[in-house]
Amino acid sequence: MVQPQTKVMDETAPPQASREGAVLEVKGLRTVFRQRGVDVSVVNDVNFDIRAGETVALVGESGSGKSVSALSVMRLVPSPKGRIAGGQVLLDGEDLLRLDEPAMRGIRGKTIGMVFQEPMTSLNPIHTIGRQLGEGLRIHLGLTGKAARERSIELLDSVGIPRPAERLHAYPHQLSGGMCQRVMIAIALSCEPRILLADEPTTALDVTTQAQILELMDARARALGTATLLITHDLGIVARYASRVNVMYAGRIVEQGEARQLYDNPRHPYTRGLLESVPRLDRPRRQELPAIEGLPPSPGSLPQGCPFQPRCPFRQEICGQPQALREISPGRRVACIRADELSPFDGAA
Ligand SMILES: Nc1ncnc2c1ncn2[C@@H]1O[C@H](COP(=O)(O)OP(=O)(O)OP(=O)(O)O)[C@@H](O)[C@H]1O
Repeated sequence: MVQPQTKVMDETAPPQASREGAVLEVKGLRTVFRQRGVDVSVVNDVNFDIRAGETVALVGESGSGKSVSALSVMRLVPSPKGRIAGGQVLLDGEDLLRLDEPAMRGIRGKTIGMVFQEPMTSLNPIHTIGRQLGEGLRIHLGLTGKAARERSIELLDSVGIPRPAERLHAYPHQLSGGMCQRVMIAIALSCEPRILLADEPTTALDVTTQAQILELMDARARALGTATLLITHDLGIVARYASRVNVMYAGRIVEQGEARQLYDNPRHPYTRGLLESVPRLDRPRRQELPAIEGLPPSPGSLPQGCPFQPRCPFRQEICGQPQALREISPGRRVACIRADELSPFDGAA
């Protein structure tokens, strides 16, 4: 069970203005876990933002820090082992890292909605769907009785659940995985949040249901003007739903930009490797799928300089020095010294 982190960040830090139009702005986020008596950064100097109604993706291999970034936004990093060690999480310009725990409880589920990978485990098996939907409506909107019931029916209807009035009495095990994820989306969006955090929302579902759920989530979030952070390792999903992409590697963002540009012309060798390893119908059948050699480093023993350099086919001596994320064109940032030298890419998604 994830325990909320209660530590309030540095009280003396001055508030900073939010980027224009951004609902969520994450700046210089650093989150650490204590391992054998030492703080190890698993999210390191992460910066990204999301505008109203926009979907922004966080992609990368397992262990790259995607989920911990989302937990940090919600201030749900498991404490005391983990803690947010620096940065800002600005929601409409207000830094969530400076709020106390009661204030955060008022934000989670109301201003920030969440959808996770496993709908069956995210829903409470011993309570009806109606009770679980009604809880947020009561706590955050003060709705009870008939008003809560009517709103719950509307919400279930809005996520395409047939016979919504009957479903209020159902328990999670009486619904399919896809239906449970629809309920989770209804709960997550019940208070019309400013932000939706969707962490691998369809990984546990079959492909047809995945598409339906993603279409639904996208349509509902757009209709409400909710800013969505979509965490996934599925680059096909990213291409379809995200307008901007952040590629994470070993706790850092190594490339960010508009989805189309990034797919057409990846400038970081890691992004390129990820895109090349996506199966494509136009490749000859017998041709081996290119894979990125080696394994990602563990956060406790990162290589010197660029963390990708031991696996990088474009590595040079200079890559042993730290590589900052630098802007190569408006909105496009890459943490690679050789970003301008990579030859044109022949597309992937
Ligand atoms: N509770 C924890 N205690 C210690 N280390 C943790 C904990 N949770 C995550 N980590 C470490 O933080 C790093 C980032 O993990 P995270 O779950 O964010 O990765 P991810 O990119 O979301 O991967 P996945 O796609 O597998 O979910 C990993 O090295 C992981 O081992």
